[in-house]
Amino acid sequence: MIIVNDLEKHYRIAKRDPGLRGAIKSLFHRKYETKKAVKGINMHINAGEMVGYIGANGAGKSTTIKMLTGILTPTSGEVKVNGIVPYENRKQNASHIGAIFGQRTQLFWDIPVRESYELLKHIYEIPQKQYEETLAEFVDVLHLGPLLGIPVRQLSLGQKMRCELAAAFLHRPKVVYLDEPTIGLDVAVKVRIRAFIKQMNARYGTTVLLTTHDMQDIEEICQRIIIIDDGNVIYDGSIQDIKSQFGEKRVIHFELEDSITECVLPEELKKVAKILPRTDEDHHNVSISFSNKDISGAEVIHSMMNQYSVADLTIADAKIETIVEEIYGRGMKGRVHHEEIH
Ligand SMILES: Nc1ncnc2c1ncn2[C@@H]1O[C@H](COP(=O)(O)OP(=O)(O)OP(=O)(O)O)[C@@H](O)[C@H]1O
Repeated sequence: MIIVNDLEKHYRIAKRDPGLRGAIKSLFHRKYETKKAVKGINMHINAGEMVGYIGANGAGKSTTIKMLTGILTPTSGEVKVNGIVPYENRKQNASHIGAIFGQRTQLFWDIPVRESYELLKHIYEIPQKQYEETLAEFVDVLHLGPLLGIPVRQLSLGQKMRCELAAAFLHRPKVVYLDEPTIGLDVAVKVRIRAFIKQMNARYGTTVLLTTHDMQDIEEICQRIIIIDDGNVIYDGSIQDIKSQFGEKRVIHFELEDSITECVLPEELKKVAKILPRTDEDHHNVSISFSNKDISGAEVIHSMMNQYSVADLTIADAKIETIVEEIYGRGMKGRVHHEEIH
């Protein structure tokens, strides 16, 4: 369904020296530099797959998706979606894809939601009967009933996103690109949105490429993840694989008797464990991640109890967040090749 081979995108950025002199100089002698946003990506996604496309900010995710939707022309390489080269056949490509791009809306700001859908029905030439059935289904799953008569500008973020999702899936596209569909939403809305995406995939076999920084989205929706860093794919595999490979990772959460602002690892743990970013304000909690290959949980607990007064502790398997954080970390320090991870 989606075929990407050796895909590259370089942006040409105008460069100017600082200050007024620089501004004037740049009027006459424009200097450019090249930013390689995507550096040779390969991915093959089958019809009906739901794939998480993840990476740190600036890794090149949006640039890739813009090439898949036909908004951007690649610098080099091959892209095909459902047999079509998107940037050469933008209109044809648009008829079988749906997309949500972060905060941008595809609905019409000033008119009631229902009328936006009517317009989309005409744009995509959706048969009346199919339109009515699909809309009734979406109203039910996404609880859109009370929203249909309201102009988009009056909707809350969560209400707007539910309406956007319905718009993206209304013409029963073969592929849907979702860029941060749950960002800033409360848990109940996230749950509803995830359920809707899964239902669309199950019922219509929609292929989904999901970009998100919310690992819970990934865990609940996707069977496979592709991780990119600095324009390169650094991991492509199933969630199961990544979990079993990094499965020896463990995390122990310690609750300390005292409030410790600067928590440091005992000397013997420094090389084999690390303190995860701390979030509690009163500094009573610290979580330590380590691998069973390097040290046992019992040893970690023993060392920590020697150094700190521990009130309580819980042992957990590493969450996908921790694993991905680890892979990003490696990717940033140097290229991590498939072979190293697989
Ligand atoms: N139009 C543009 N002109 C020049 N450089 C750009 C342009 N768009 C993106 N870039 C650069 O290309 C790189 C990749 O950006 P991209 O938006 O694809 O990343 P991303 O993975 O989607 O990030 P985020 O998670 O923040 O959305 C970044 O360094 C960015 O600054």
